[in-house]
Amino acid sequence: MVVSRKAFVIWLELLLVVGLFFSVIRLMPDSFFEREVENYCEPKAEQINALQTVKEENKSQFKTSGNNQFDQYLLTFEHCSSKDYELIVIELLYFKAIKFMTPGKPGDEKSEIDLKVVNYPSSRFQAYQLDSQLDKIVVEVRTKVSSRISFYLVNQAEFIQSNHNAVVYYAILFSAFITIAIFNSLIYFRSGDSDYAAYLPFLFLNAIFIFLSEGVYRYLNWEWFDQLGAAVTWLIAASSVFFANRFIIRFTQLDLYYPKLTLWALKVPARLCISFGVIALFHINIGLVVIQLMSLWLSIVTFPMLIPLLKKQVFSIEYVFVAWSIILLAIIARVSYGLGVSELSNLVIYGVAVASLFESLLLSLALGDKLVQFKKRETRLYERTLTDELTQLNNLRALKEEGGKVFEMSKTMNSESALAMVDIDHFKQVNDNFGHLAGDKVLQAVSMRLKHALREQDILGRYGGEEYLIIMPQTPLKDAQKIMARILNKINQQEFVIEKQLLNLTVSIGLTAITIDDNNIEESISRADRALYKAKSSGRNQIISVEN
Ligand SMILES: Nc1nc2c(ncn2[C@@H]2O[C@H](COP(=O)(O)OP(=O)(O)OP(=O)(O)O)[C@@H](O)[C@H]2O)c(=O)[nH]1
Repeated sequence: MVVSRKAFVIWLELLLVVGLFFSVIRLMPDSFFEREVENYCEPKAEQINALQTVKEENKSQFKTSGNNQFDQYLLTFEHCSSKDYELIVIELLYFKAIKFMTPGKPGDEKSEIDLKVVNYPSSRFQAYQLDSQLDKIVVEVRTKVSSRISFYLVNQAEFIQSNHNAVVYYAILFSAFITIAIFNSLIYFRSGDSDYAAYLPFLFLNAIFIFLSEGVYRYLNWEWFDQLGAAVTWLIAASSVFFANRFIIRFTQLDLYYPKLTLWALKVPARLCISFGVIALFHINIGLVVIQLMSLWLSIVTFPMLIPLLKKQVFSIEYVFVAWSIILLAIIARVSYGLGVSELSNLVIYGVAVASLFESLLLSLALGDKLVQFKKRETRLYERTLTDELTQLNNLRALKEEGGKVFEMSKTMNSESALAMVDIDHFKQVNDNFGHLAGDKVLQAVSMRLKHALREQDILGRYGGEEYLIIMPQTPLKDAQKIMARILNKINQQEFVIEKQLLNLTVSIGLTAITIDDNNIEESISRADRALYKAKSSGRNQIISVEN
């Protein structure tokens, strides 16, 4: 199978970014509980229902029922007798409500115990001060989404240390987010580019969503954010998904390639997603299910739609493709954990936040790359407006521009510059005898010879027809005369080979100085033109030079 260079580069980029993504995920501190905290004890745990019949025994991990149902777990600490364990930590990704109760005999009314929450700002762990008198406890948990739950007894000091590691992680993560946001905002304000206008709402909403959903605000002691509640977080999540989708469609012009599919598979679900974000403010359960389903749908469906575009070489699409792959990976990991298909891992815990950062970075790269490509195209177009198509020399517009600059420079520096008009003698005969195409080739061949006879700083251009203009900055007329003599020889001493035929050509040259008495470059040009006319009328193949 032959792999094209472009495909190879895309796969290489994908491999590199995925590799980098997993390296960052592996490096994360305070992640998989067992790895970070060395001294811990897993209590004996049993899942019990309201009637207190044992359902599952002696497991360290359970799956919550979700749907706001109450799950109860009986924990026994007898074998964790060490005094080192001051905290009970419950690891659960989607928290809702937790209660502690005394275990009673079957049929007894359980009484609630008030365990003090340790102000441990994580959305993944909840830590409580343990009463040393207790050796058994019932934990009641209510979650919206079915998810893994584990219990540990730990040493407080060690636990707090792992908390500090998490602070470092969030500080780095959000510094990166803020840098990307400022950088892209600045580019937008300077360029006014509509792609950036579509990208920025997603960038900001996504960062705010991570800030809220990961509980980052707790590290800043902004506890009042808690009062915003899950509903606002989900509205922001829905808006972020909506704007991400809108940006991708605009940037990749998906609707140009698949108008109907884009409308029904992407635009409608995205609108549904943001509408249910608003509904979530009133009915969180309904909102939450639809938002999650729609965001999963959008991430999955966008993916195969992008692949054919990669082949069509749409602008910077590979960065979008790689960004999407990473975010899809993280979403699948989180959802599969939530559904109980996979174990809790760094990928589940950090995947979405780190992937969001990678996504923001890659999309910024995609936007920057598109700008650079537009800039290159613009430069190419601009250069074309200044170039003569046949000879690839400066055209009349470029000559006037460059001539104007030399004229100004000569005036300011009070220095001498020179200007010459070169015209091929009896060029009409070339056309008449050999044809117009041969005439074109002669014009190209003469251009080459003129170019080689001139110095680096001289400006050569086609003034029109078979007439060339040469501007020689900072060159006294005497030196210019020598250069023109060289040109005359270069043309008339060596034959031209045009379509296998030998051709003798001569040129006439009108030369003048660009003087401070001139009002503009046009005056110098018309003086050179008059000198050229004189050279023609005095027999051609010669240089006529006029001072002013
Ligand atoms: N092949 C070709 N011919 C061109 C081009 N531009 C102008 N010409 C021809 O150049 C010729 C210029 O002819 P004239 O102005 O009579 O000048 P000449 O024959 O060179 O005679 P003198 O300048 O008096 O020596 C005309 O026949 C134009 O058609 C071009 O781009 N390609």
